[in-house]
Amino acid sequence: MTPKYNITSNEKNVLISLERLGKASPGELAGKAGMKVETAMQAAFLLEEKGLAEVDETVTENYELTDEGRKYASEGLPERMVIEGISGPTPMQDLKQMFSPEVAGIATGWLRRKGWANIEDGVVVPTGKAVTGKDEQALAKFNGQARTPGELEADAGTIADLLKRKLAVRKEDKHRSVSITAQGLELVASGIVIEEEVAQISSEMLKSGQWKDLKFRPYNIHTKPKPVYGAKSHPYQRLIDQMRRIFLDMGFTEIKGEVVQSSFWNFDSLFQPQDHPAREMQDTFHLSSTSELPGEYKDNVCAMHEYGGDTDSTGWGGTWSEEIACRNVLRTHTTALTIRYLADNPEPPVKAFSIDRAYRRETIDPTHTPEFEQLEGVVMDKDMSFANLLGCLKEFYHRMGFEDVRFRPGYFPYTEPSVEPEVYVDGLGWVELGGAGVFRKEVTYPLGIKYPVLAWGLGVSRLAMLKLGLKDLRLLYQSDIDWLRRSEICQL
Ligand SMILES: N[C@@H](Cc1ccccc1)C(=O)O
Repeated sequence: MTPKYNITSNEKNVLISLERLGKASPGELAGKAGMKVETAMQAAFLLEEKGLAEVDETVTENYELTDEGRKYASEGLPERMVIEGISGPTPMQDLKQMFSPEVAGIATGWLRRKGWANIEDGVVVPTGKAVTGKDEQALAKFNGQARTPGELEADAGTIADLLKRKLAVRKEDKHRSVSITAQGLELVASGIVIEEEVAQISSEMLKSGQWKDLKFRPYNIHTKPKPVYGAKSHPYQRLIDQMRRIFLDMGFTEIKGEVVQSSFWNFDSLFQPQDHPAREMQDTFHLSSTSELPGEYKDNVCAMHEYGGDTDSTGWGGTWSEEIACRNVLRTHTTALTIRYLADNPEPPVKAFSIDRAYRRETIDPTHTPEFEQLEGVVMDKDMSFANLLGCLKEFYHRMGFEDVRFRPGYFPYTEPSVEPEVYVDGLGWVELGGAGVFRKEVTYPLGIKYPVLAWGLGVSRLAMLKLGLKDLRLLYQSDIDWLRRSEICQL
């Protein structure tokens, strides 16, 4: 009788081996069939799909002692060492000296919980009831090996206690076994012949004409291939590249600059007063190094801060300190880069942007990290106006896929007027995304810039969270492998 099954030679081989072995582990099966374990198991799974074999998986739960658990298994639990080491009420202070402060600390909590002692005014008073607990019995049974709950004779509560105290860890052992089914036995009994099957045709076979006599392995289009996780850009990097592309497409030049900046470029050139709260230690990473101040601008900036220079501005008043201005900081915004670029390129037109990292002393939480990216940009030209600024930002957000954009009035020491752009996101409402404005003359005049400058500094990670649907910013930097695998390869 011709078998009605379409099976490969590997499957036949495994089936025949199984018929002889009955039930076998993957290793035994592979040995008998003379195959690699993976090949034998692949065949076994195919046989299982056809109802000719069965693959069983059993999981046994095991527990193993941790280093701490092993230590206590041989020396005794801290509470046991303490209760046996004292003969009557003992002050905590003495316990810390008799044992280590660590052992004394762990022990007292457990002595009280187990009812072996009471703590009265800092004195440990034994109750006289220190019988061997189930945890101690279980600990003694490990004997350096992985054990099942049965071997430990331990109930779920005792095991949970050992896990909670980090004295033991849970392990799972998976065992597979393969057996032949009644249908499989029937097929073997009907006599199957192992024929060589060809899975891949070679040019030799074609040239010699040998292919005509060969038996080819049927192609199974129903088997699922293993997922392939192709190499791809990090989703955050992909968005950063997209933002960069948008500004390049709009005719902007990208600028790069140092992470370490003098306070002069980070704050003073931007007309931030020297006693501005943003400069405080708790907000800014200050470095112990200093930078030389640019001779051509320093006096102008000083005059502007102190009394407004030769403009009608009053400045901030007081004395401007060179010593404060030379102190280096990790740039708190990328505006330090664009202002310096403008000072070096005062001739219009200028359209420049930077997408790079900035640093602030933030407490890490789902929406704050001390390092984050900003998308900074400036446009300087003869007749630039506030309306051009709003148009430019709107265009950028539209290209990023946000239809509704609006601007709220804002405040920055270096711009007037100032705005905070917001985009509308379904389910979240209006989300604020950074700052923008037209540079004040207090900023442009000392640097010799004669034309209006539109400027903005946008939050990149916030935008990325919205685009990637994340609730926690930290995910962008943690690169969880499952998240990376699930993320799209390219923009849809
Ligand atoms: N530097 C501002 C953003 C900004 C840049 C340029 C002009 C106005 C505002 C910030 O970090 O929040």
